[in-house]
Amino acid sequence: MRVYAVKDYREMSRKAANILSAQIISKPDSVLGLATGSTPIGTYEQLVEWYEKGDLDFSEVRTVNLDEYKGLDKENKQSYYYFMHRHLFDRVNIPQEQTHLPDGTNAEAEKECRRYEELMESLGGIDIQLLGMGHNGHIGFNEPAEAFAKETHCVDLQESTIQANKRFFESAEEVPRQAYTMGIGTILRAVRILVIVSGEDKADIVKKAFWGPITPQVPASILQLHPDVILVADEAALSKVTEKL
Ligand SMILES: N[C@@H]1[C@@H](O)[C@H](O)[C@@H](COP(=O)(O)O)O[C@@H]1O
Repeated sequence: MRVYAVKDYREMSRKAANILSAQIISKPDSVLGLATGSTPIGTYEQLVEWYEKGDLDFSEVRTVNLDEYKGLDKENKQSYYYFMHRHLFDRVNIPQEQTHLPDGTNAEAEKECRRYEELMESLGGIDIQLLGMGHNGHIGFNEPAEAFAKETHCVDLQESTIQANKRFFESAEEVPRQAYTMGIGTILRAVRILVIVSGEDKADIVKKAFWGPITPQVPASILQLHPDVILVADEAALSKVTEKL
């Protein structure tokens, strides 16, 4: 694992955007695995800025997102579909048909998860997967569990995740209780994985996930086994790591 220890959120965002840009420039039709949450917003902003300056071209890029709330339609402002369009897709020259997310409106979980896995396979797999991390070590919506889930599946969100994400909704009651998410196996198949973490509130989980034992109780800890992981984290997020970086 390569670790970039950066000063703050802004530097984390620039570094991550640099890594994604290098990927797009070296392979214009890259398949980018994308993430939502507050952590990647600055990264997307930076990519948009470079696109506007004429330094980046998204016309051949394909994207697949990690997850989507089950039951939210595309017009719902809390859907990850809406988030991605607002922060990235509507602001760069990526053709809409080259962007993909699980379909939260498909009530048939098994069918939807199979469709999404087949879709990723038909794209030839993910070149680089961008990941944020939840406070309990979840990646995508892979919550702490007894075992690592392999493929895209439907999950029941944990109370702590509902509480953490309620800030985007009117109230905790409005946060969907289920979501579709790529599995840990799906994520690990990406050629390269780029994890971004910022803030003191993530310091404990960063230490556990990347320097602690590998366990499905800390889903992100499995990333220690991937051959090409880049962790970009700011000083606050790395403040509990005692190992030499
Ligand atoms: N499904 C998303 C995750 O993909 C994300 O990594 C996590 C952390 O979010 P934040 O970056 O806002 O801390 O939140 C959500 O649960």
